[in-house]
Amino acid sequence: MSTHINAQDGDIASTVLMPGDPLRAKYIAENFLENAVCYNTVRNAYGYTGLYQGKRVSIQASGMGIPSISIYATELITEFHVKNLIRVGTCGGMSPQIHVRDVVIAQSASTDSSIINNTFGSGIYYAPTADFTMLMKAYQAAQKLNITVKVGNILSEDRFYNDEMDRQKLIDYGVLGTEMESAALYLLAAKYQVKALGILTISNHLVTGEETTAKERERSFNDMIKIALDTAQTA
Ligand SMILES: O=P(O)(O)O[C@H]1O[C@H](CO)[C@@H](O)[C@H]1O
Ligand SMILES: O=c1cc[nH]c(=O)[nH]1
Repeated sequence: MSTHINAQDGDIASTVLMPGDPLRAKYIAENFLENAVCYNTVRNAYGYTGLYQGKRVSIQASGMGIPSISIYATELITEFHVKNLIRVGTCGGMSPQIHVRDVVIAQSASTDSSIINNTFGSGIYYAPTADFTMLMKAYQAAQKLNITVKVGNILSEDRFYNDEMDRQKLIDYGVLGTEMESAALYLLAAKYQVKALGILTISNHLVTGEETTAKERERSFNDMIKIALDTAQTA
């Protein structure tokens, strides 16, 4: 048991999918896992462990933003011996190459968060990066499932509502979209020498104003979840 996760030693698998939304954790457990057991309800940050194609996997809600995912990722790694963390989240499209319902694999995560400076001090602009083998497996899983994915740099922002950023410059430099957690997940994975990857679904587009319907979101979320669970099979 840790401060925010009310589980016993052994309750959590070595590979954990991390959606921001607790109800997405429930949805994944109920629709994709066999024999799923809920191990955490503290703060309604649901955590489940079950079987996917015979392999044990857990789903732990991370909450929104870098402070929240940092709590859950740190406790999963340091208290529950988790070795592989796969974020499954929504993302706002920024690049014109990106459209709603696309699945994006975050190869790297730029950030405006102070976590980099707070970790390394001023003058070092550390680049939070996905685990390459996990990224490769996710890419191959997507190909096998016939799901097109885009791979590249994303932005992990501190603020959801943020009109004070030069987004066009980031787009010009190849940033595909924005979310709020992956940079911290990659930083913590590097710190503790475990593997992490962010797989994201474009839910809206910040430049074009495109939105997804609830039905469309469900279908495209399922693509992202299948890729993540397939990746978990060999993680
Ligand atoms: O859909 P999730 O995983 O919560 O991710 C995105 O959605 C939330 C904002 O609405 C932030 O957490 C952002 O990163
Ligand atoms: O952080 C996020 C996530 C989804 N869509 C956005 O616009 N921002």
